Amino acid sequence: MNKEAKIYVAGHRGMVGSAMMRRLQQAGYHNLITRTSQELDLRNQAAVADFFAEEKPEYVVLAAAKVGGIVANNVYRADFLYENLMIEANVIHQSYLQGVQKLLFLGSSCIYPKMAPQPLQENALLTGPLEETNEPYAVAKIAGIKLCDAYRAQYGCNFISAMPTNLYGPHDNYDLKNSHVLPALIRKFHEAKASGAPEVEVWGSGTPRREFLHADDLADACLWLLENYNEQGLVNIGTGEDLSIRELAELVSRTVGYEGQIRFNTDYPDGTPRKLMDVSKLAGHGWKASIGLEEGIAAVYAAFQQGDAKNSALATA
Ligand SMILES: NC(=O)C1=CN([C@@H]2O[C@H](COP(=O)(O)OP(=O)(O)OC[C@H]3O[C@@H](n4cnc5c(N)ncnc54)[C@H](OP(=O)(O)O)[C@@H]3O)[C@@H](O)[C@H]2O)C=CC1
Ligand SMILES: C[C@H]1O[C@H](OP(=O)(O)OP(=O)(O)OC[C@H]2O[C@@H](n3cnc4c(=O)[nH]c(N)nc43)[C@H](O)[C@@H]2O)[C@@H](O)[C@@H](O)C1=O
Repeated sequence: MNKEAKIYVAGHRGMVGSAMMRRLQQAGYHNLITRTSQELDLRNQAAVADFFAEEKPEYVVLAAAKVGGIVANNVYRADFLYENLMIEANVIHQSYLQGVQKLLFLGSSCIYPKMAPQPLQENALLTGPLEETNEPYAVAKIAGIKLCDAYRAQYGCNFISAMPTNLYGPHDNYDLKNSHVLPALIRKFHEAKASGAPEVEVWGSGTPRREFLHADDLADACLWLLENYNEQGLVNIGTGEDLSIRELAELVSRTVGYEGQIRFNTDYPDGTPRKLMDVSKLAGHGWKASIGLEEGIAAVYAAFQQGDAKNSALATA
């Protein structure tokens, strides 16, 4: 990829988009195009068509999406399905019409069946029922993968799909209701320590297992894919290691220096029992994650204390 290449990073203010901006700039790419959702609503077909016709980007990183944790996915089911379908369809179709050289679509590990064999291999896609709480989001993400594959098959477009595991990093969403587990736990333990609360509520049973990848590692893998990978189908991105939510809560509690109790509230859903990525495809090309979980959590907690907290707009959407 030419360092002068004109690259549109959709969702550049988000956790993943901002990590992509940092990584691309670090690698010497400087012709980066961005629009906030206020400037360009990617659900709007006509606006997206005008933008692509005017800017004619050569590369597209599609990191704009309606994103949230287990409760947000379950509550805003229509929004997660509709908005993600519209964003993907508009961006992918206009990328085809305007001759984009390469597009990277970001999916998620929740596209795999709830009870798929672990670790999750790319070929587990569409082999069984999805997990109920995030089925609408997963269906939209599967449509995105299939759009990339279909435009490649019918029109020869070089559109690729990456499936990240659960992510964390700078500019995460720390909203207590709508966020993912890691930022939620950081905020809960931090606030409990500050107020002297005797216990912290953790949702579910604590037994589900999750894998966590730092957004900077994800961006590094995505840059590698943009520069080197041109094949049909999806590519998992993760660390290849997981832990239980109980272990995660204990780790966050230690990091924050909280000395009270942890209470599990099983009125909240557990979601998928386990989501561990098989990362052998990317490992076979020599890529692996470099930021350890303890180190990564310590870094985001330090940033959180400096004010790196963004609340979700989902509740008012
Ligand atoms: N976070 C995670 O754990 C995981 C995320 N992913 C995927 O990574 C990608 C990025 O996620 P993440 O960075 O966490 O999400 P964020 O919520 O941090 O960022 C999403 C970005 O999308 C933009 N956006 C949302 N709706 C629109 C719209 N209608 N028009 C234009 N822009 C819009 C927002 O732009 P603005 O700020 O301008 O409003 C926002 O910056 C998504 O595809 C997600 O599915 C995959 C696996 C795990
Ligand atoms: C990335 C992925 O994210 C979503 O799936 P998820 O992995 O289930 O997401 P989560 O991070 O919200 O929860 C992980 C686990 O943690 C438990 N948990 C405990 N305490 C809190 C808590 O305080 N907040 C949250 N959110 N979860 C908690 C929670 O009950 C669950 O067992 C998808 O909808 C989909 O969007 C997707 O692709």
